This record gives sequence, structure tokens and C-alpha cells, in this order.
Amino acid sequence: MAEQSGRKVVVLSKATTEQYSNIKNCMPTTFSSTIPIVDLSKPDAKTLIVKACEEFGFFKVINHGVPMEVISELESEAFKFFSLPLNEKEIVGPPNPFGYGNKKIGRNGDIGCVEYLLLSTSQEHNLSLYGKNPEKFRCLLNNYMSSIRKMACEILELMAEGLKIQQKDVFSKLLIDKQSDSVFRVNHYPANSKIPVNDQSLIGFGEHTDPQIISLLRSNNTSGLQICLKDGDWISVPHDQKSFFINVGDSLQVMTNGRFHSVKHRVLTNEFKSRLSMIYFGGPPLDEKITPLPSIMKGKESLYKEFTWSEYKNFTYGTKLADNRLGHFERN
Ligand SMILES: C=C1C[C@]23C[C@@]1(O)CC[C@H]2[C@@]12CC[C@H](O)[C@@](C)(C(=O)O1)[C@H]2[C@@H]3C(=O)O
Ligand SMILES: O=C(O)CCC(=O)C(=O)O
Ligand SMILES: [Fe+2]
Repeated sequence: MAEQSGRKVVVLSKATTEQYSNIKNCMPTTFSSTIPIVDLSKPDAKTLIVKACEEFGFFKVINHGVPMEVISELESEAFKFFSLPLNEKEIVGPPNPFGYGNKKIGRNGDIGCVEYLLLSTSQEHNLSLYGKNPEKFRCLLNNYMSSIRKMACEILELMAEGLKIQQKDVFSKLLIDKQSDSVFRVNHYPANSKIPVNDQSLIGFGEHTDPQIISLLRSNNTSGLQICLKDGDWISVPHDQKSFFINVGDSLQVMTNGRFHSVKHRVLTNEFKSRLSMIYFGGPPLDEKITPLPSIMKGKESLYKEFTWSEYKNFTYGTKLADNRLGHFERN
């Protein structure tokens, strides 16, 4: 036993650490084959999306229409950025509100084995500071973000149709709005060959839910993402660099009065391979009221107090990753 700031820490032998799956709560025993897959080109997409959002708050999308070169060109530019010396990357930090961050996540003491770029999808960043070829980076980012937003809107419209809501653009209009408060993030998790002394040392990005409406994630061929099922079990999401993974965010859970489930997720680092993920977080305008849609309520009571996205966001940024933020806005 070793002593670390008053806590006993079990130091594991190499043989033990090879069985990562035995580390309490950290690695699930299997990769899941239960994650719903939605083919956007098929007529049953809307039904499958609604089912997946109710059961998991998470699904994988194929035939998404985003050209592979739009993805891989941005990915290779991002890898180039992360391979720069730390002092060159830190020129565009700290990430408050936007820029380069390293290990520190948010403002309340969360730490992970990750470095990242946090960008607004609307504001002009001083991209002249980003890497060796900032013009190229800007152009690739713009192409990527507009393709992803298009896919996000398509998915949100299928959701509305699947929920039998008359107004097809009830969710998507919030992302199309010029004031939409959407965020883009590129996470880089270097390979982590450290012998894990506790759960924390494997954590790339600690467990949390995403506060926005919808998140669209694409990663390279390194696994690490895990989602938490409603029964509390964690399952690993097999990587698939050609597909996108979609999360229901807290705001969509509220707008559907709890019918859709904002999924808890986290990322564990890989012993041998680095992971690069790019995530588009589709958010509403700051002054938008986040409240259950009347067509969903059908006479039922709202499960949530009334709040605007700005109120929720301000509250969120004062919390730690693992905190249950929506709990604060539930009606008793
Ligand atoms: C610890 C935090 C980081 C975060 C803001 C927060 O206070 C709680 C939510 C976190 C999260 C998760 C999803 C997105 O990655 C993110 C950008 C967001 O909107 O909420 C992050 C925030 C962040 O990294 O600043
Ligand atoms: O990097 C990933 O794969 C997921 C990270 C994540 O959940 C987030 O940035 O909110
Ligand atoms: Fe997330």
C-alpha cells in the first residue's frame, strides 16, 4: 500500500494491470454490440432514432453523407497541431472561453489525460495563431462544421417526425439560428502506458452528460468512449472511424420531458494508441427557453422548472463534470 494525500492507494503489479477489465468500475468486460445503428438513408431511420434516444440516448449513424475527405483532412491538420511543442500550443490557451487546453477540463478542478481545442462555431477565433498553416485549418474547420451541422439538422428533423411533432424544424431551427450557441471540440488523448494505480489514472475525460441539445462525435480508430446504460452498467463503444456517434444532451431530455435520455459517458485512455475525437455540440441561442414541447406533454406536468439556455449554461459551468446538473432544475 502507498499513501497519497492521506488515502491508501493499492499499487498494482504489471500482471494485475494487464487485466484492466478487473479494475473496479473502469473497464466493462465486453465491447457492446447492443449500440443502435441508424442508416440515415433508410426509411425506418426516424423510428430507430426515437427508440435509441429513449433507450440509450446514444446511437451510431452510417450513410451520414459527410465526405470522408472532409473528415480526414481536418483530422490530419488537428494531429499536426497537437504534435507541436507545448509552448506553441499554449499560445492559443487557456480555453476560457475558447482555445487550447491541457489536462484541466472546465473551471472546477476536473483533470483528464487529454489535450484539446475548444472552439465556438460562430465567433471568429484568432486562427492565425493555430498551428503552422492557419488558413488551411480555418477552411477545413468551416467545411467540417457546415457538413456536421447539416447532418445534425437532418437527425433532429427525423427525431421530430419520429415523435410525430407537426413542426419538423422544432429542434433543428435552434441550430440554424444565427445566435445558436454551438461549440466544437477536438480532443487528443495521447497513448497512456502508465501503470494504472487507480481508476482515475486511466481517465481521459471523466463521466458527464453533455448540456446542449445534441452532440455528434467522430473519432479515429482508437476506442475509449464508454456510455452508461440506464441500469448503471458501463459499456465500451467500439471505434468506427467512418461513422458518427450521436448523444442526446440535457436540453433535449428537457424538451422531450424526459422521454429522451441524456446519456452519461466518459473516455478511458488507450495503452498503445492515441485517440483523436471531434465533437460538434449543437446548442440553442442563449435566450431560448428550454422547456418541454407542448406536443410532447399532452396534458402531463413538466418534470422541469423553466429556464433559459443561458441560465442552464451558467449553472453548468459552475459544476464539476460528474455532477447531476439537471437535478437542480427538476420539479419536486
Ligand atoms: C467541468 C466542466 C467542463 C464542461 C463545463 C463543466 O463545468 C461541466 C460540463 C462540461 C462540458 C461537457 C460537454 C462539452 O465538452 C463542454 C464543452 C460543455 O459544454 O460542457 C464541457 C465543458 C468544458 O469543457 O468547458
Ligand atoms: O473525446 C471523446 O471521445 C468524448 C469527449 C466528450 O464526451 C466531450 O468532449 O464532451
Ligand atoms: Fe461529452
